[in-house]
Amino acid sequence: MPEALRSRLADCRSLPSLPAAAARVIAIARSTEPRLADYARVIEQDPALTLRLLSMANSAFYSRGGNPVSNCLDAVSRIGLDATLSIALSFGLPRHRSATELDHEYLCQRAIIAATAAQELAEHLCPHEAPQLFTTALLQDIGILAFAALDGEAYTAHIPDLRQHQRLAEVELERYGCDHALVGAWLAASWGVPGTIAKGLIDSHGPLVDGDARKLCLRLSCRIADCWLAADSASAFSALLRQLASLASLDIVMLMTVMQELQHRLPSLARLFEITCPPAIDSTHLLAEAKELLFEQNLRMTIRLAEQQRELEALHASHVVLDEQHRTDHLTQLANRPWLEKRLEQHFELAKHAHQPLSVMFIDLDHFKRINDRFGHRFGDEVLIHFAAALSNMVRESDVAGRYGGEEFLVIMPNTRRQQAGILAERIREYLASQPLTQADGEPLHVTASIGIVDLEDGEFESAAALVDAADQAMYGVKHDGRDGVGHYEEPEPDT
Ligand SMILES: Nc1nc2c(ncn2[C@@H]2O[C@H](COP(=O)(O)OP(=O)(O)OP(=O)(O)O)[C@@H](O)[C@H]2O)c(=O)[nH]1
Repeated sequence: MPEALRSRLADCRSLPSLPAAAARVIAIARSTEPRLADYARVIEQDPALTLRLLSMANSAFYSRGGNPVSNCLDAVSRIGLDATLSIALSFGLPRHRSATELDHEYLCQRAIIAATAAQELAEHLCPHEAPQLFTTALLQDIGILAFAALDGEAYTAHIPDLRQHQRLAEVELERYGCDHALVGAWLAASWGVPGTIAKGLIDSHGPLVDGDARKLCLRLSCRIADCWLAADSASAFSALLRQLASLASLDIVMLMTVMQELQHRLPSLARLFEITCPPAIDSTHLLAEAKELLFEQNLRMTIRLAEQQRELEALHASHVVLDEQHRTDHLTQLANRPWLEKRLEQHFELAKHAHQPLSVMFIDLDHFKRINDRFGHRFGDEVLIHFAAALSNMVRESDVAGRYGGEEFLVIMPNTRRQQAGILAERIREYLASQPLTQADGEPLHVTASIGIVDLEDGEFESAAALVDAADQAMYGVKHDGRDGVGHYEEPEPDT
């Protein structure tokens, strides 16, 4: 708050003030362990406050068919500490039109509607805050009273109609550097009301957003009050309902329950707070609007859900494609080296742990450099593609065939012993011997391969990588012996 305004308010002698009994009630509320008996003792000394408290305790809302209470202690016990505080604080609200021509009746009606709405909303959204939100909403416009006391007609003449609450706050901000919410919090603090209530007054004006139930109850409560008291309340409510449709935490059905409860409670509350009962709203019309809105909201939700489902499916599909790309060798479409290594590690661990067979085959195409040199690299690529396709047709579903690098291929064969692996290797050789992989210069092009095989039982292998090295070693044995053949890994003879 601007310093100049703060000192003017501090010096202002005509600010709304509290009767002594109400001030003492607040002092008890601020004490560390407020007790019912302390409240009752203070209130008993003030006849007007006592009367107000007794009528509140015996109202239909609080008595709920119980025996009438006739003393302060019973009344405070029945209505609770927060409601007692609200009653005491409501004495700070002036009841009659003063010379400043501020429409106090309107302000009081607005305060009562907002307070009741805040409490009812809180019962659904944050029940333990409900009693205190009543008091906070009740006091949310005391800053207007403070401005009016400070500047009299200079304030009232410059502000718009009180019904244009948003505009009112903007004009105050331009003129004084802060709005009545802040001034109200200052005044509440100077009365000594508990800090949470004073802070709530600052929070009471602002946009309606999800996320903070307490703020939402407060901010919505004054909008409900504005609509209730608007000249054309039906269209004011329908505009508000449309605005609320975007809030996820607000259930329109719940809001309608709140409105009905408000309609029910307002006459008795108006009597208690000594104001003219606010006019009833057209709840049939409101319900019809709400139903329509609910339908639209459901429709929008269904459309949104369908969109989300589609987005999810598209995301899943692109994830599958990405995952596939991540694992696949882009030239041959077989598993790539990182994926082969990962799968081999898994099979290696599983086979070791479960004592199951596992064999690995290392295939290296022979004299591949010559093919590249003679027919070009692109032609060589084609040969690799054809070989890969043939290989993937020959292996079992449970095998993993992949391109290890250049013209080298690896086949992981779970549950396969060296002899079965050897049969597959021979089948590959026979295929290459009988089927040309492609045509070169109009002639069929035959390719041969050197194949090394290792069985997990062939040695003491510490890792999957050791198994690949062993298969590679077996393949080199074949290369060394003249290529186009199959070799099995032999554990080296121990040095003697
Ligand atoms: N076209 C093509 N060639 C590749 C690819 N990757 C590696 N090569 C070639 O494969 C050839 C491998 O040559 P070497 O390692 O000498 O082996 P090799 O000619 O098959 O001879 P041996 O293995 O001893 O039978 C090289 O010419 C590489 O350029 C590839 O993706 N496409």
